[in-house]
Amino acid sequence: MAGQLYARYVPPVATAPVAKLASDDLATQSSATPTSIKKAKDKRKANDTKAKPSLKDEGRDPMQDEHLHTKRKKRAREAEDGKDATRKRLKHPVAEAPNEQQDISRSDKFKAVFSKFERSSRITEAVRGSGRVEIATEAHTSATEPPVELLDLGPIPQPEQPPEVEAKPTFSALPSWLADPIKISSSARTTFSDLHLDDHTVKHLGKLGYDEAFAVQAGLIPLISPGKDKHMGDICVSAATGSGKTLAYMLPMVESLKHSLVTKLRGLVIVPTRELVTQAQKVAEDCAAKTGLKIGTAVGNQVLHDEQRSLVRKRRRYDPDAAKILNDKALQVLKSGSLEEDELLEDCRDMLPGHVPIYESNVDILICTPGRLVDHIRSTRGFHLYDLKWLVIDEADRLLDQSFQDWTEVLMSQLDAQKPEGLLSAYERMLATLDRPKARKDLTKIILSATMTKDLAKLSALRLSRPRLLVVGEEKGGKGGTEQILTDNETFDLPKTLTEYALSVGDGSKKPLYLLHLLSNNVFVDSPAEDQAEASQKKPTSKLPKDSADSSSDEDSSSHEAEDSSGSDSDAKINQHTAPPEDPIAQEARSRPRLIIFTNNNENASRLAHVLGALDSKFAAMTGVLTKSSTTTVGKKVLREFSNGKKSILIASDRASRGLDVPNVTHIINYDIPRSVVSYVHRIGRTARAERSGEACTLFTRTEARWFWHEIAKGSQIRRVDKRKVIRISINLAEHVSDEMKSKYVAALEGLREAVEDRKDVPTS
Ligand SMILES: Nc1ncnc2c1ncn2[C@@H]1O[C@H](COP(=O)(O)OP(=O)(O)OP(=O)(O)O)[C@@H](O)[C@H]1O
Repeated sequence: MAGQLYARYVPPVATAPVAKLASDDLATQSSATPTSIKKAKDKRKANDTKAKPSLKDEGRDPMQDEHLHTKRKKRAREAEDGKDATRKRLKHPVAEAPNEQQDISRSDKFKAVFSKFERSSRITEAVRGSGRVEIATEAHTSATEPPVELLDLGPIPQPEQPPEVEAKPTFSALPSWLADPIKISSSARTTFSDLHLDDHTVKHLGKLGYDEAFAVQAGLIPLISPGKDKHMGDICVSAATGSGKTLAYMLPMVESLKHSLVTKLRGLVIVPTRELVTQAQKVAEDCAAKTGLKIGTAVGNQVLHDEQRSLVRKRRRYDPDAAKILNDKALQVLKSGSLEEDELLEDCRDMLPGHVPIYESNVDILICTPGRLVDHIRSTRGFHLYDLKWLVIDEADRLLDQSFQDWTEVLMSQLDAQKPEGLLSAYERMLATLDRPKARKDLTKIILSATMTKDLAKLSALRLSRPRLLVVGEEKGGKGGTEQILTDNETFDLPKTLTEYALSVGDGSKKPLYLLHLLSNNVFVDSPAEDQAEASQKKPTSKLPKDSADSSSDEDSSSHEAEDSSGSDSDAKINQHTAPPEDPIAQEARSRPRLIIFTNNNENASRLAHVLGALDSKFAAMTGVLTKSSTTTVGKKVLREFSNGKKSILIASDRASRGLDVPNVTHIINYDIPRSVVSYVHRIGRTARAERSGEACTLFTRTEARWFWHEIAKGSQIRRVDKRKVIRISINLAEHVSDEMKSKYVAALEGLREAVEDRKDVPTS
């Protein structure tokens, strides 16, 4: 029965030929005559007889054969019935028509389904083959195509997705002043006289060795000095380490204040560490020489009372009315026994009758750490910021990360406070009587860093007014271009005179030996000082091993974070411009290679110094250690010796990574990999300052390699001049380290272990 063939689901590929066969069969049978049918029957009989094997021949069970025979007969009968049915249908076509139409429509349906399969198969083939998808037309999918073999169920082939176009936002998430900064090329130079500084100042700068203005000075000074380019608002500055930011803000501040007749606190500079207070003080004194301006400092190491007296002086004024009010108040306090108003009693204690105390600032410019500033705001009688004209926050990103004592909040509310009537000048009193909206305070805020943050949440704490951002950086595509590569992300420029190296130290277990090899063969190329006198006769040279260098990268995994904070005293900066004349030996000592080795914590610094000294006693004599745990006196001494060349090596924690300006530091070695990109930028920024050349080498272990190459060497956060690469160097320890040195190393480690276990003090300098 042909109809039954379509009554159940049969996969299209299989059914198509069957359907064709069935219709062929129909065609054949429609032209058959009774005679031909009989002939066919006879033929089949003959075949059956022929096919029937002789029982004798085969020797099989007659019962089984009989059963087989019956089965064949039954099948033949069934076939005959089928043909009869076909014949009947042919005789009565109308009666059978609905069934037949149904069959034909089903056949069409299967053909359609089949053609769909064929199409999708061709698309799959096309996607797999050329990757291109060609959609065939209906006509093309006709029966001319060979039948497609259907496979198991699998994922339906999908057309290849068009490549995603990298969307570049047409807007910036930053406010316009951050997204569209004032740009200046780091190679820009100008004379100080072109910056409209007076002749006396220009001459004075010349004497200090500042012949022309660096880019940041050329960019910032006009923006904050009187003149047509002055910006009436606050300024943020982003410029590389060692680019001269300190002079850039100090000079205009001193220039604007030097004509003041009365000493008032008008300039406030906030920096994160005591070392930087000392450095900035030096620059301020250089600039303010012979101007009569008084520079003061406030850092945590002094006795607060002494510092208070140095900042504010107390005087008497005859004013009977005011004296009566003050005395009445003091009496109330005495009666109530309250100690909160103790200062009021203090005020009256040494006053003559009819007199009141008045407080005056002893300084025009104060340079301080934020913690100490808060101390003075809260507890120094007569200390106020009502007259402030300049607020400078250097290393701003670091300071804004520190929230101790709520220093920004305390400072800002002090700046916003209204000046008490008693402190108003005659002019201010007159203005106060006028019914006018309050004029903006004449205060300029200058916020600076080599790693300036664009974090609005942090910057908003400074309540900037009409701010602009000044960026000093490399030009896009080298010199001549004007547009800088700026993104919404924070990106930092490195000094263009810096060369960077990276040294793989395997698993790190032999790091001291790698360091020793670097020091002996690449930094102190001639043998390191046997003693300082002998070394002073030699002319040192220093270059990292460019012969063994290549700039390939190497990657594995790892990452770290955050810098440690610091704070201690030291007269860090030895300003080359104002240093007294030196004897030749001291001069030579200064010209020797000088390097800072950075570790990630105090312990590593102390231990490294111990091992290095044990490996080679010559290095013990040349090395100083500066960590957070160094006392103020030790820190001062170490920095002084390092600055004047008595010590050539300074092993330091990140305490020394920010702002430290020791001239002629020739090398930086990151013995421990820095914990962040920002930390790396500041550490290596201790060399290659003020356009002098410098080299920095980072030691990385296998696990640190990936982070180093991804984030530091090739990361998008750091911009290098002319896309300069970090040069990879390698040292084959097996070749270079003698057996004697190896056993020394084992002994040094053993000595260190014993020292640590016995809780002996590991020598620190
Ligand atoms: N115009 C100039 N000519 C020559 N030397 C200069 C000039 N301006 C600054 N310098 C010198 O450049 C050095 C670095 O200056 P400074 O300490 O201000 O850098 P900085 O930008 O604040 O660096 P950092 O971000 O690391 O604190 C100092 O030794 C300073 O004396």
